[in-house]
Amino acid sequence: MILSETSRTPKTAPQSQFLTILSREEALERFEAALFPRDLPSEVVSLDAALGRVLAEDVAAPRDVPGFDRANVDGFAVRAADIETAGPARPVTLALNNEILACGIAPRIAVVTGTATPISTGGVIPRGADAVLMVEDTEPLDEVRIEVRRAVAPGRFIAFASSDLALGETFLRVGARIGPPEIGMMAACGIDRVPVVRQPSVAVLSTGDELVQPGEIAGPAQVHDANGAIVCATIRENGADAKFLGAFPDDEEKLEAAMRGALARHDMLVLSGGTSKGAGDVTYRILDRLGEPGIIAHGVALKPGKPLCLAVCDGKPVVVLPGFPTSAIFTFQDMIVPVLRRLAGLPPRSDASVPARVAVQIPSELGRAEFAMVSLVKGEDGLVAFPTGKGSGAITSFTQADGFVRIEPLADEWPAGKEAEVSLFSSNLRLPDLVVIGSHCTGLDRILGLLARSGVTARSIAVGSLGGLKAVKRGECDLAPIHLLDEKTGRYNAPFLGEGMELIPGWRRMQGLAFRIGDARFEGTSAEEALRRALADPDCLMVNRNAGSGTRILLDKLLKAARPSGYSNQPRSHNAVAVAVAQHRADWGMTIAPVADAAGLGFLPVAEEHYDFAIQTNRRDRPAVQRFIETLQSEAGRQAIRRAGFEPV
Ligand SMILES: Nc1nc2c(c(=O)[nH]1)N[C@H]1C(S)=C(S)[C@@H](COP(=O)(O)OP(=O)(O)OC[C@H]3O[C@@H](n4cnc5c(N)ncnc54)[C@H](O)[C@@H]3O)O[C@H]1N2
Ligand code: MOO
Repeated sequence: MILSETSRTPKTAPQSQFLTILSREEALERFEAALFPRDLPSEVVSLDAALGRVLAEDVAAPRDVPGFDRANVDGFAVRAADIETAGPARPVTLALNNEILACGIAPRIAVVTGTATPISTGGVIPRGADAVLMVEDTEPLDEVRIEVRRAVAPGRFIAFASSDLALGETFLRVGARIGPPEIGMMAACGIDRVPVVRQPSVAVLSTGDELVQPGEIAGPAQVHDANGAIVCATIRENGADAKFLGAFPDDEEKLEAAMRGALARHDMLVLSGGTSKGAGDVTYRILDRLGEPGIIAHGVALKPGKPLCLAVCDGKPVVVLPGFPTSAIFTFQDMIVPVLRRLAGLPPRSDASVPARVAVQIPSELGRAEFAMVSLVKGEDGLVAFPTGKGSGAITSFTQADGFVRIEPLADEWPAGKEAEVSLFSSNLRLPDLVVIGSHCTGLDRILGLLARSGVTARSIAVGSLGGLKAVKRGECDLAPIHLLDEKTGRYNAPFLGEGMELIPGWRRMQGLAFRIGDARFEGTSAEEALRRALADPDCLMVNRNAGSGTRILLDKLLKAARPSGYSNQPRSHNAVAVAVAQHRADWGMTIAPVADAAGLGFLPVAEEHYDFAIQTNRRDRPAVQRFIETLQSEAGRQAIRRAGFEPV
């Protein structure tokens, strides 16, 4: 949370420590013990409103289905014995009874020996008949007689009363989630009122002075509230009703009033933010005043999710999720969803897992069970898992993951290449058609967007050019976008290809110096002159790039031995450079033209960089790769790249 002038806390303010750090299992056990067993309240809803709800009672058929013996084909109701001897050479003649049994007609005339009654599919079998003869197996002789050229077995083409559902038969059990099939069964036996578990009503609120809602403009130092939306969506997906109350500033009095109001009106309360030991973290202090027994766990040996706080206030669960979005949603899925599902009467979600080799080493904190989010791709011999982790503060760590690998508290890493059991977030894992691993570029997004419209799904994992090359070599991806300058030859990309690899030409990106428009040191001059002036001015602060990036290689070439102020500030992307300059945290940096443009910065061109795709030749014929190349080279593809600010080759 941010500290405003008025809320700035003196350095000496006491910061309370976590009460006791519990293991994940113990925290969950205590939480569940305080909540269960309990009776789940129920209500009756109309069949129309029952979709997705959970049955509160068994449902038995109030009548037989079908309610009468029914014809399964169009034809004639007959006595099988009458036509026992019928065959193509020895037809049997039957007299037609004077009624036609269309659907919905109750029969009046019995079928006696030697007769037949015309009947439609779904018609009621008349007294005396014991089989139905298909119309195709008969010939009309005249208006009142038919000739039969085929025998039928007794019972043929009859659906007997109650063969589908018998009166009194329990056909749905308590706890079943009502989907279209369940609705169909109830409708078929005439039920229109359904006893269901009352959906728990869960109030959700976010805390933090810095939060604004999606749709609102985030000012400097403000962030959009991601937790509120994702928590509400997850609640709704798990059988409960979510009511979002908004984001609250860290004001103890207002927050307490909101929490009390929420607990009076709802069955459960979920907050996020303000649970670790920052001076502004007030939520958990309020919790102990809200009802018995109060806080049950505050601090769990779990990563992400250490500051999770679980409480029960007069029978109602209250959860304070960590503020970091990936921590919030992961702990919610892992520890709160099981409880929520029990409250909603739903069975636990079925946990699916798959074995996969972990591509790169994942460092882990000792002492906490660590859940590393991974995304899965198909390797040469089985699935390969790539960590998506950009830290708990990043929402994409979670949202781009297919599942997670658990690293035990006593391990300080998951070694590269080691096989893991990946717990999946969804039971139907859908692997992408095309996997792209390497350096990211907004031009690539455009091409993948065009591909998606033509039905090819792609996954792009940003690990930098060198990481991409390694992934291509290991057969973990189809394409590696790279932009690497070979200093010896002055050539881009080709010198870095290994055995059996080739390059698909991509586009050119103009690298240059970005500065704030109006800065006289840079405005209206060349890149060389601007650089000279920047180096001559001790107050001129630069922003660098991470070692190994193509941009850094260029910068180091330009700077030679110079190490200007700001050199050690080394963010990992073009955008981070532009943002640092735009927000006055630096005065200049090197980035690509469209990024400088989008940030409203001035730009002095330095060099054109080649952005190409490394590929193993033996993957070139894969249909998805072919489609990628076609799209890249198509007129639409070239236009899209130009629109993104790049020059196709
Ligand atoms: N000195 C220590 N600092 C921290 C510790 C620690 O043990 N010692 N724990 C870290 C861990 S682990 C986590 S997780 C975070 C969680 O902190 P809080 O739960 O108190 O969350 P905040 O401080 O309110 O916010 C953290 C971060 O998340 C952003 N945030 C908050 N709410 C939302 C939201 N609804 N949507 C999007 N983003 C949100 C907030 O702006 C902050 O950037 O604490 C570490 N610190
Ligand atoms: O628990 Mo925090 O969630 O490690 O990032």
